[in-house]
Amino acid sequence: MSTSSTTRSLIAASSRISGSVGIQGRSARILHNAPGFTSRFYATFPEESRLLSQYKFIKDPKTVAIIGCPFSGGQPRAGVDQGPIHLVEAGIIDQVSTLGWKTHFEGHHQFENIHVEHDPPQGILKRPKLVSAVCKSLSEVVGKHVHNGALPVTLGGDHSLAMGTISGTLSKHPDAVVIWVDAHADINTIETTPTGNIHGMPAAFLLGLTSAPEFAWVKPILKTNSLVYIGLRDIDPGEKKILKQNGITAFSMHEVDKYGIGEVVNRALDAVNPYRDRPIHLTFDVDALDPDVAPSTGTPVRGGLSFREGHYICEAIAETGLLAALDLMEVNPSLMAEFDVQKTVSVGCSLVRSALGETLL
Ligand SMILES: NC(=[NH2+])NCCC[C@H](N)C(=O)O
Ligand SMILES: [Mn+2]
Ligand SMILES: [Mn+2]
Repeated sequence: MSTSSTTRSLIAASSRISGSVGIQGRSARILHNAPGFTSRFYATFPEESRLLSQYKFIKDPKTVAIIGCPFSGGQPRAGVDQGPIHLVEAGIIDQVSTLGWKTHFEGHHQFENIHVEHDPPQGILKRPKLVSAVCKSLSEVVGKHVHNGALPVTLGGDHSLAMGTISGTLSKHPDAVVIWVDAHADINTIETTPTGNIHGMPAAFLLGLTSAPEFAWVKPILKTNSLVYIGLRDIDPGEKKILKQNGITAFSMHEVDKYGIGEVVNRALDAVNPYRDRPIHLTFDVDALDPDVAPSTGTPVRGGLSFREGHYICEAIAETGLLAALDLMEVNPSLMAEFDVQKTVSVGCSLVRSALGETLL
């Protein structure tokens, strides 16, 4: 069988997955990566429940709720809505189960009740009603899972969705900190945005630095000292000012080069979580990675995190035991040739596994 037909049949088989998927057999040996990529074999460890018990904010039985969010309204490029579909087709749900998590997946979020008839730009803001309605609905779903003691993993979709996910996490854990891994700061206000694309603005709404009538539901309960960035390298002039004026801690690629990723993650945690006692919401934009590692994304920027640096961040956060929610955003499978798409989807899956303890010993 040729590689591509194998891939297609795997995709066909896994696309039928829906409903809850329970803990898988303990001795499974599963090839997670798409054909053509480094083959890594994983065995689940006998002490898997001890490993998962490190996640302090997650109740037993340790459950991950996977929320597929096929949404692209926060930016202009079609295709980012297919990101979660590809991640699920690549087997992310079984992979998480294999790590010992009880895995809950009810199919992709359909935004069934969301009907936006007429959504003209409001000033510079593009599709404000749609983005707002989708994020509000997502915040309720994420909030429900966090309240139930599960760990929500939201698969985007564009990064405007972070308004929903982070609002959901904060509804249960108002003291949660946000670690934002991204090439971009996504902190433009209505005054500073050069594009009007809301995926470049979610942090500003969450911090209450900007507002619009459509987004009145977003409670500005994120504090500037509870947000830290890693990976920045493409920040608009207005965003730079906002970061400075508000004293928001940010580690750009310059600091990653200078201090190394280990030191950067330590400093990031020291900045927002010095006693290592607050829940962590990790929002990971795949464009934080170098385009060589994750090419299939809407706003790629050269000079990004290496494969290992990206994974190290996830592993180090897993190690704290404080992870309360995770987002993986901006995988856009329509932008590149199949090889690059597979590469991006595959790295997306492995970042999620790392944050869920794959390499914890
Ligand atoms: N989530 C993202 N990929 N954001 C890119 C934002 C790009 C630019 N700063 C803007 O405001 O439009
Ligand atoms: Mn980005
Ligand atoms: Mn982003």
